[in-house]
Amino acid sequence: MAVEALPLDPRIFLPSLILLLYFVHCRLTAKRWLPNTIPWIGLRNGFFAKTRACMRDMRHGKEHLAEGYAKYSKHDKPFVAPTTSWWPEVVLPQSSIKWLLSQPDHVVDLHEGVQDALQFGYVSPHDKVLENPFHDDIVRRDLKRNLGVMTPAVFDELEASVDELWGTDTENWKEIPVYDTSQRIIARTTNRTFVGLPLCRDASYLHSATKFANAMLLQVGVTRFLLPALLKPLIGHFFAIPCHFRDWQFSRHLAPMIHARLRDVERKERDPSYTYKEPNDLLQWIIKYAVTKGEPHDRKPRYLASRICIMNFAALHTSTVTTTNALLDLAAADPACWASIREEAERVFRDEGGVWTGSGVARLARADSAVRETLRLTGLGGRGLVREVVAPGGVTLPDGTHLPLGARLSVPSGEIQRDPAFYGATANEYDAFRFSRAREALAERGDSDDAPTSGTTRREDHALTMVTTSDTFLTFGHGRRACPGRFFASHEIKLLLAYVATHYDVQRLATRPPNVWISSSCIPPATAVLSVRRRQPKEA
Ligand code: HEM
Repeated sequence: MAVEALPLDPRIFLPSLILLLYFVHCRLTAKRWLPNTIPWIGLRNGFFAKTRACMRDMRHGKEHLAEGYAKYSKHDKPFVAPTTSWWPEVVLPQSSIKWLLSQPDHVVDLHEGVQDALQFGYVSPHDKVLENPFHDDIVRRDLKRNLGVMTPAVFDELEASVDELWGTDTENWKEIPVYDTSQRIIARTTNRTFVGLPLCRDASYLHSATKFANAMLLQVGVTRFLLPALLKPLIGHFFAIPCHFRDWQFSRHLAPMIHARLRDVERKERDPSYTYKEPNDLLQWIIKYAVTKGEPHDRKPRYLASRICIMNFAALHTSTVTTTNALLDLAAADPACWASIREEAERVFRDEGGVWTGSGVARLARADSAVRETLRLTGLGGRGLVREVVAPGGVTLPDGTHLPLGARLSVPSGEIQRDPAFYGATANEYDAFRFSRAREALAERGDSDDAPTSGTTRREDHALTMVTTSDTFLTFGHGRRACPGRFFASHEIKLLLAYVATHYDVQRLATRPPNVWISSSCIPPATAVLSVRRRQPKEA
């Protein structure tokens, strides 16, 4: 028999040996083998059934979750979902959310999950900065507290960027790429509150911020989803080169501002009588914290820039996707929806004396409801509350199943948010004012947003706003780790809708261009366009 036909042929033998060693390595180093008692979804008969299910998840992630939800979650049982990261996830039923959120961070952690999900280990110095993410608390506390003060600046930036990108021609319709223009508007407006004028309008700075976010998503795609674990330490850094490059560009733009501000803050720290014109933005709050409460290395300009870069990453993609989805949903809905948002925006603007204020934005119940409905129906994807078991001894689920250290947990947020059991017979339909009808009814009863209300009605009303998370509304997460930037995101996107409604006509879309599902991520169509035309200014 010819020797070439035997598997000892080096062309077959070597790849087989590498594959074998790889599987042995995975077996030996795995810290997250899940108990066989939890059923898998998406399995088909044959060899490597679980590996093939993970590969199929790229195209069938949504169906996998729908199947698991119907078969197991609805019966209060967990299931294992294959994922494209080759790291199967235990998807808990809705009834276990309370249990999941009650676990302390040293048992079940969000950051471990995020660190891995974003492969931050390959994008230094962000991994160091994330060891003490004090910027999260600054967003949670200072950004939220300053929303009212910052409203005129946010509006100014929205107005300037929408006018520039959507045009001001009142005669002719203009086709605008929704995703692209939303990304630019969000990047400018968000950075107005992060670093202020004039940097928030610097095209090159914004380019590096958005390109960093895109490079991160690409890096995650390759390193997390395609590279086998054994090869990650060897070539993971190679695929992170575009992120390093964008990050370097980003830091270079910020460096002069950081140096100047550091000098002022440090001098003020040494000499309280020193006075200077202090900016009021995220960068300033971060520098002040680093100087007054941080470790010496927190003052490094490179680290300070890294925190702003990470915040851009957290804010830009999420808010752009939400804005794009909200605009497409409204454009495909009954035009009466735009008219209704317009009527409310004009009324509130008039009542507030012709300027946008924090309390005015808080009264935009219809815009708020339309965005909440988009977040409910489309969100960012199918899974939420992604956590990792970090307790060395693992954790025991409410049904008694024990999960090892390193196991990944989540909940089927997309399915929960489209379940008629929680949202009625129209759960799968877009209903822009699903949440504001009740709010407006409360207001009509006399319990308006701006008037003091009884405890009960205030709570009822609050339960229906965009930022209120619950165990049936999970797009911002839920519990103590819920997105700290959601108050800002809500403010920004509502104001944008109010501005668009009052200043533009948007041609109705015959059908809503469908989003694309990649694994469990739901991505709006990048090429969708809207036809818009500036409205004639109203007679004074
Ligand atoms: C519509 C826009 C947004 C959506 C849908 C969104 C969604 C989320 C989600 C799902 C989480 C994880 C929560 C959990 O698993 O419990 C999160 C975390 C986070 N988000 Fe957002 N986000 C948005 C906008 C923003 C903005 C504008 C900022 C910053 C200004 C921001 C900053 C953060 C930060 C810092 C975390 C990590 C919190 C922690 O580690 O405790 N997000 N966001």
